[in-house]
Amino acid sequence: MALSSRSSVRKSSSKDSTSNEGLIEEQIVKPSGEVTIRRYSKGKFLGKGGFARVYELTSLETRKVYAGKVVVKASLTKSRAKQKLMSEIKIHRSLRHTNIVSFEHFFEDNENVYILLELCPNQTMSELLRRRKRLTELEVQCYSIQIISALKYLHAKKVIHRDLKIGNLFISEKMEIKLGDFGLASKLEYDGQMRKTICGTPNYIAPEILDGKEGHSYEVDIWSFGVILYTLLIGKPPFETNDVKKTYNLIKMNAYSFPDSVRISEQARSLITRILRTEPSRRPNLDEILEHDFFHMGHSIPQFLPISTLAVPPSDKYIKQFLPSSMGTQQQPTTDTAPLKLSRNTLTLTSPRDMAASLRPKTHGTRNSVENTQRTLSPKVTEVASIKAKNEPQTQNIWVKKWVDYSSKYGLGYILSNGCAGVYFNDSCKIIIEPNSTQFYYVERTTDRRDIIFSYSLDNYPKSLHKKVALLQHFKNYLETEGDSPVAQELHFSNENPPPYVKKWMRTKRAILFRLSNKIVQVSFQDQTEVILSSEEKVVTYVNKKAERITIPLAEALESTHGEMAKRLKYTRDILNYMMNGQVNGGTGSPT
Ligand SMILES: Nc1ncnc2c1ncn2[C@@H]1O[C@H](COP(=O)(O)OP(=O)(O)OP(=O)(O)O)[C@@H](O)[C@H]1O
Repeated sequence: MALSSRSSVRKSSSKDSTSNEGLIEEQIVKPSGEVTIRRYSKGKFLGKGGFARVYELTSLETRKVYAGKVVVKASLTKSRAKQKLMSEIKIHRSLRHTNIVSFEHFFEDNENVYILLELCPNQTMSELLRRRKRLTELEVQCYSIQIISALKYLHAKKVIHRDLKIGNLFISEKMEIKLGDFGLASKLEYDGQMRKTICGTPNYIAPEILDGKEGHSYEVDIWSFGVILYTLLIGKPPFETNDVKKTYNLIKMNAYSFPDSVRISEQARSLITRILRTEPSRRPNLDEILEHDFFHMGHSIPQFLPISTLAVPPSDKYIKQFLPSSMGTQQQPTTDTAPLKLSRNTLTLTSPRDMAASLRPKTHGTRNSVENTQRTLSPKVTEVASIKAKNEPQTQNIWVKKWVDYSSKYGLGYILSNGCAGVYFNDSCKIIIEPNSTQFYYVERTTDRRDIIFSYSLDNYPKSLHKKVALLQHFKNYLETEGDSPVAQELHFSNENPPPYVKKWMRTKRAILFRLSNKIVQVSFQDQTEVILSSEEKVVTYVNKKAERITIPLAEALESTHGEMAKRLKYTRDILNYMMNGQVNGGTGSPT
C-alpha cells in the first residue's frame, strides 16, 4: 500500500516496529533523485486505539516532539480499515485550528504508517473525568466554548466529526482543548448532503444514526456535544448501561434523567435538554448554543484553566475571580489565564493581573535527615497547628513528616505533621490513626475508584483488620522516635471529616511523591530539596538544599523557567502526570 507518494522510508534498526525503543528513519527521495533522511527517536508510549499505537517521537533534526501514531500495515488488510486511515489522513491534514490537534506530517515504510501529530501531554478529557469524577460549571463553560469553536470551524469546512466524545478531546500543555481522531469524520460535498454510514461511539451516537432512515448531518456532532456536556457535569453519560443494545434503545427513546444526587444549574439543565432532542432539526445550532443562558450567567469565563484542575477542582478563591464584584472579590485572576468575557455577540479578552501577595504561613521547619527517606518537623509550626486544632481539625498545612518504604512486603508507613500515623498498604487500602487516640480510620477503594472510609476504635474493630492494625502499630512505633513525640492536640476528626491520609504515592530514582487526601502534593527529593504544592490554596512551598524555604503563589512559581526550583517543579508536574495516568497507585516507578 502506498499512502504517500513523496517519501519512502527505511525503518529503524529495531525489529519490533511497535517496541518502545528505536530510531525511525524517513527516507525522502527528491525528484532529482537525491535522498535525504529524517530521523525520529521513539520515546514514551502514549496509548493505543483501535488500530494505532501512539508514541512520543522526537525529530533529531529539530528536537520537536510529536505524538506519533504508528499503524502497522498488516492490520490494514481489510479495505475498510485502509479506507478509514486514508480518509482520516486526508481530512485531518486539511485542518488547522487552535482547538484541533495539529496534523504535522505523515510517512510510511514497509511495515508502518506514521502520523505525526501535535503532542497533547495532558491526555484527554476522559482521563481528566476519571480523576475528577465531574467538573464544575465554570470549567465546563470554558471547555465547551473551545469545543464549539472547533466544531464551528469544522462545520464551516463541511466536515462532520461523527465521533465526538471525551476520549477524543485532548488537552494541550497550555490546557487548551484539542479535538482529535478524525477516523470517522466525513466531508460533505455540498450542504444538505446526508450521510448513511452507521458510525460513532455507543454512548455518544445520535438517534438519527441509529435510525438510519433519513441519513444524518452536522446535527450529530451537536447531539454528541450535548452528551459531553451532560457527562462532564453529571459524571457519567446520560444513556450509559452495561449493554450496547440497551444504550441504543435508551437513545432512541430519548430516555435519560438528571440524578438528584448531583446539583447542576437550571441553565445547564435547560441547555442539555434543548440539545438532546431526537429530531435533529429541533436542536440548536452552534451559535444558538453560545447564545444560551448557560454561557451568560453573569460572570466571565476563563480562557484556560489552571493546570491544578487536572487533579482537583478550582478553589472557591479561583472561581470568585470570575464573578462580578458584587458577587465575589475584586481580585484578579491568579493564574496565567485571561478571562473570556462572553457577551452575547463578542468574545473579549481581559488581561490577567498578578495575584496579590502570598496567602498564608508557610514554613514547615528545618529538616533532619534521619535516613534519606525520613524527615522531621519544626516545633514552631507544631505549635501553630496545635492551637488551631483545638477548635477545628486542620486539613490544610499538613504534610508527610517521616516515612518508611516497606512496599517490598507490606506498604508505606508514615507520620504526618499533625501527628497522625498511617499506612498505605500494597493492596491500596489505607489506615490512619490520630495521635493519643484509639480512634482509627480504614479506607477502602471501590471498583469505581472511590474511597470509602470506616472508623473504628482500637478496642473494637473487625477481625479481618487485625493484621493491618498490627502493622500500623509496628510502623508507628518505628517512626515515632524520642524528641519527636506525637503532637499534643485534640483533632476532632469524624467519619464525615476524616484526617488527611496518603491517597497515592510513588517513588522514583530521584524523589518520592505523596498525594494526600487534602489535595496537598509533596515531592521530597534525594538531594533534600522539597516541593509542597497546595492546589487548594494555589501556593508552592520550596525547600532548597540549605533547608531554606519559600512559599509563593503557584502562578508565580510556574512562570519561572530557570533554576533549581523551576526544574523541580517541572519534575513534580511530570511525575504527577505520570501518576495520574493511572499507572501507579503506590510504589516505585519512573516518570521518564
Ligand atoms: N496528539 C496526541 N497527544 C498525546 N497522546 C495522544 C495523541 N493522540 C493519541 N494519543 C494517545 O494515543 C491513544 C490512541 O490514539 P487514538 O485514539 O487516536 O488511536 P486510534 O487507533 O485512532 O483510536 P480509535 O480506535 O479511537 O480510532 C489515545 O487514547 C491517547 O492516549
